[in-house]
Amino acid sequence: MSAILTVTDLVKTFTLHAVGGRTVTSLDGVSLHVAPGEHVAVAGASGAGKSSLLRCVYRNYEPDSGSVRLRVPANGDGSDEDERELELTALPDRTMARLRGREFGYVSQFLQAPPRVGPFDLVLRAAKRRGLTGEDARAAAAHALTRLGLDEVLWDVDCAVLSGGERQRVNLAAGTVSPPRLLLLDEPVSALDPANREKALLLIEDLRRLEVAVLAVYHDMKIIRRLANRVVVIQNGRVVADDTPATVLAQHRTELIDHVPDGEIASSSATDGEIASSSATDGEIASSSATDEEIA
Ligand SMILES: Nc1ncnc2c1ncn2[C@@H]1O[C@H](COP(=O)(O)OP(=O)(O)OP(=O)(O)O)[C@@H](O)[C@H]1O
Repeated sequence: MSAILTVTDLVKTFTLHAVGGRTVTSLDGVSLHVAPGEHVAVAGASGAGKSSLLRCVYRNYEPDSGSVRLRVPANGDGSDEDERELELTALPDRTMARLRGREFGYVSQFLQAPPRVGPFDLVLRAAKRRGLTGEDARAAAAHALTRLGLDEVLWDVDCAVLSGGERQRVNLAAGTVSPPRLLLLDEPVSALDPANREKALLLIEDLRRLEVAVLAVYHDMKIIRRLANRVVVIQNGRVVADDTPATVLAQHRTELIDHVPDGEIASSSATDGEIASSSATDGEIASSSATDEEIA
């Protein structure tokens, strides 16, 4: 099946004015593609460029050069015969905002909710942007939150008071409610306890059955092996592998496992370990990204 997302030669650099104008290259010619129903994991050391890749695709970051093409229905009727490809880097902001709500979603590591909006409302708004209306939208929002185990007493509280794990579940519920054709997930289960993590993983696993294309950053090799059909390894902003999990783990074990905190390397199977995570700060995201809500 042809790709729904095609990224070609993506380059992104940052100029750090606070440190004498030093330049950091976060993406150095990244190319990849994701087809409907595929789950492509992005792996690599901290600072390799994984989140930058997702943010450039979603256009939270503007790439210096390269191309990001998304296949969308020509008339919004979802029929495969009638599709066209859009170059996202060249789209007007308004068109991009519409696409973000409807055709593809981004679940970042951090919940971005407008002030005084509760989880239910937030997920309901996401459902409506994806085309659901009335009772259907309400039922979908309730189902998404229930499935991720968010206690109903929290559905109307201000999102600002939620714990990290609760926020992550609300974020995931909003991203996956009436799922779009392409989902970008940035460490979507990193803050969850084992029971809630399992609920979230089952939900993410289900996306494949729905033919959703997923491009997701994970630090946990167990999760990658469970969910992904392909792994793209990024090193210093470059793709150094793009293959099945088994092949990538066999060939790139050293780079990936080098980042496992000592205690997490299983003595029998090092590939099961987690790669150490160093997350971007809220500040980085807040400064560079708009929520769907803000741009819709
Ligand atoms: N807004 C920004 N301003 C300056 N530098 C940035 C910015 N965003 C990313 N970078 C730099 O780009 C490089 C890649 O960062 P990125 O967040 O993409 O890495 P990552 O692979 O996702 O890391 P992690 O696994 O720790 O989340 C890093 O050196 C980072 O400091």
